[in-house]
Amino acid sequence: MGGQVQQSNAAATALYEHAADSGSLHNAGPASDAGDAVMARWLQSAGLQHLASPLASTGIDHRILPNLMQGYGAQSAEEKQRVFKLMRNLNFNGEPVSEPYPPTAQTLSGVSASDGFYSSEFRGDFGAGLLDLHAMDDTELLSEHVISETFEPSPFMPGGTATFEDCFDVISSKQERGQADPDALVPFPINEKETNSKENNVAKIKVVVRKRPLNKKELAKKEDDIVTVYENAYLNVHEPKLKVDLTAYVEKHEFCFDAVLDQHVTNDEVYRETVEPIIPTIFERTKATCIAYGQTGSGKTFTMQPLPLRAVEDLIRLLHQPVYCNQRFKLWLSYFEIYGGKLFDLLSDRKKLCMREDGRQQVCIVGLQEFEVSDVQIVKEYIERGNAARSTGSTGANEESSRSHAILQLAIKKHNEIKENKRINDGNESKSGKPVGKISFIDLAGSERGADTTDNDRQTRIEGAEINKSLLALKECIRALDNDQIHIPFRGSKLTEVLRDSFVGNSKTVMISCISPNAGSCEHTLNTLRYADRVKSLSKSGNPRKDQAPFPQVNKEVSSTSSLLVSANAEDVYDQRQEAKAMDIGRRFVEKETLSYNSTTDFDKQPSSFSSKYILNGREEKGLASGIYG
Ligand SMILES: Nc1ncnc2c1ncn2[C@@H]1O[C@H](COP(=O)(O)OP(=O)(O)OP(=O)(O)O)[C@@H](O)[C@H]1O
Repeated sequence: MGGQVQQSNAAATALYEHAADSGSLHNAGPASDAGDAVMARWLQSAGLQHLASPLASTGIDHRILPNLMQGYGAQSAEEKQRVFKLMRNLNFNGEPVSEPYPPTAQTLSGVSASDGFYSSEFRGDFGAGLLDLHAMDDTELLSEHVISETFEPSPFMPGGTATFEDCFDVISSKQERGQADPDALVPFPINEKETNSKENNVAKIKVVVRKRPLNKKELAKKEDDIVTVYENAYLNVHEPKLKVDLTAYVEKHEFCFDAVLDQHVTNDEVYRETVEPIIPTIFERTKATCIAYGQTGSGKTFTMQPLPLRAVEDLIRLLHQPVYCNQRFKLWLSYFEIYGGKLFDLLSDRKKLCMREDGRQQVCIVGLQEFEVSDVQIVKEYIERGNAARSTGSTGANEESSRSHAILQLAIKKHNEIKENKRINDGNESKSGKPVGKISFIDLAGSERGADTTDNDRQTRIEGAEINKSLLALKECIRALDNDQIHIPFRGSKLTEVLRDSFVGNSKTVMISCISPNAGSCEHTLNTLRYADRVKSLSKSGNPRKDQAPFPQVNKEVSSTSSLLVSANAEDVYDQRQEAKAMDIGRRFVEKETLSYNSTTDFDKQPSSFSSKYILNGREEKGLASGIYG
């Protein structure tokens, strides 16, 4: 059969070549003798030579091809199938198909011209059972149908010349004609670029790293700054190490995140990079969370404290817009801490609070005081009052170290007719107002405290164990959420229980990982960055920057793997990565610069390279320091 079809194709091609020359295809006039001969051969190839004569007399014009089926002798089902295939071959091989079909009732109502071929008119002509569809190759029939379908180019297709107005006309005219148009429900892309950039800014999980400057103590000890930030998204950690023969060397670790902010970045810029893009979404039922994470003394509190103030400024400004004013939205503030697995209200003399879940699994902190706020100054006072009530202690790295997780919440609620601007949350929504959206600012306790549980008194060890537990639980929840797991282990700690409703549904999370730049904090810094990297790589959006990594100049003593990467063009990066991976398979991808370690080395001045560890593996291979970070 296959051979027969091929023959038919050849014959049909010959027929077209001839017919095009003679003009018979276009004129449907009498075919030449040569044309008859070709036609006869062509029909013969399909075993239909007895049909040659009437066809020859009419010429090959696909408009009359159905006549072949109808009245020129093709009677048996088998014959009709053969004719059908020949006709289809004509469609495949020849241009005449593009010649307009005389409009049928269907083509006038928007069905493609060639659909006329399958119109009831023709189906009626062919008669029931004329085409035994089961005997035909379904895919052939299907492809024929698809090919013959007229194609109306999409106004949104790249390369299309349609203008905005054209697109609008297409849509509106279809609507006017009352046609069911599924596209009509799709929002019109007014400015795609703008939409995309907005969406990027408010990714579901955003991970930002902030490096603080060396402090006085570190400067006095002449500690090195081992963290280099470049292009606001990448950073190198130069880890001082010793070989077994006591030769000093530096191991370089490279990371990239949604943003990396160096020691010169102000709190204002931190706000713009982290919280500002989320603010408008809070009016759209988003529960946002901004978490500061990092070692003690790395700048979590320093970073976190100004953020709610700036957020309140923007929220109040938005609340004054008529659209929200008219809906009588109000801003409410609460501030509490989780210390030793218990909740305390920082704005109500550290009153102990308890947490409940309502029937809709909404978290309610019973007894928590909420204050309606409408001006930044008042918010500042509340924050100061809350900070003063916070559990702090002294650590080697920070004289006023936070020993608790502090949670400041700003909630937009629909106003209810009650006089007082302060109230105690009893979980009664009808009294407290319907929540629209909220943002929680969480200043976590120092992350290494969980690991350091041996060097302190009993109380500190209990604190450490609790912090450890909550950070582990937080990581597990983020992991579970990103894997779309049905069971999210919120109950793993008080912190995650409190955050439960901030993580499910319409949520946005910004994690600010704070790092200390001094050599003495290297291990903690790496752990913080690995934790952050994990959070980011777990997120669905992943870390697109990793794939766009720039490859700055490299030191002379880099491995062959890295040199490969250095010369890369953007397009070649992926291939080279794969190549390098193959070359180095089975080997640890750790780039070692065999510099003799000099305590006065200025790492900021060193040319930096991108660590093969991250490029090649996408993730650290090295064992993670503790469960918290894993
Ligand atoms: N980016 C920065 N610029 C200037 N100073 C900073 C910066 N970050 C932190 N500091 C200073 O470093 C010290 C420690 O910061 P902070 O208290 O915010 O650390 P922390 O991470 O909250 O510590 P802990 O977990 O122990 O509470 C503070 O004196 C703070 O002023």
